Amino acid sequence: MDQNQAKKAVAEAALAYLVPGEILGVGTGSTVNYFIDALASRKADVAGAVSSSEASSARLKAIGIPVLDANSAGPLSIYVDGADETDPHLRLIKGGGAALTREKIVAEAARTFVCIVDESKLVPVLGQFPLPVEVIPMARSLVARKLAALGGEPRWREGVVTDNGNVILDVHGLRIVDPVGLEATINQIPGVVTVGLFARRKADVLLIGGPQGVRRLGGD
Ligand SMILES: O=C[C@H](O)[C@H](O)[C@H](O)COP(=O)(O)O
Repeated sequence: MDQNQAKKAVAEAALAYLVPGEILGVGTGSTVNYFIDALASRKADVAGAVSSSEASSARLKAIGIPVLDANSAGPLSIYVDGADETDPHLRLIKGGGAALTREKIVAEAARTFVCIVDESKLVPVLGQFPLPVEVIPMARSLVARKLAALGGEPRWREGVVTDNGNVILDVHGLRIVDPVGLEATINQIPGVVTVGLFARRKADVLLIGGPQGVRRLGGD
């Protein structure tokens, strides 16, 4: 099984968590794209979706799934999304596709966060993947200095503007031994919209695709 087959396998496995007749949350990225493709076969069970990006909204609409405003949808049954990195405790780094803020909002609204990854994303300690931070443009330099003071090496993702009109700093060189603490610390820097650490609201179920098939962590 190659990496794309692993992504497809976990995406299809996530269909088991659908709650018929309820609204679900849908994330962003190449793994979720496989999930949206798979969702086409279960359209009748989906009352609608709240999406974490313009890209996923377009993909959902293309298969005929109504995309709803988060403000009118209320609590969501499940949230299905990928990750850039996960540790064995289901804490995540997300935002490689710059969708982290909306992803955090939709994850928070969901009863169950089902995270789908291929096994290359699983690490013992988070931080090998540069940590994305969404920042209000006028605060970019200030926030970069604060992130450097925390021991990271922030790099501006030039040319990228988020769906919310902000910029992204990717923080290299972190070894994140206290993800909950670091998430809170970075979120408190003025000008930070969101840090792509999902540690306080982590995944509830992690589906990992690899050569042996799909295995699950959490959800017991
Ligand atoms: O901003 C993007 C998201 O956090 C994605 O879920 C993450 O980058 C994983 O994407 P992919 O499934 O393409 O590896």
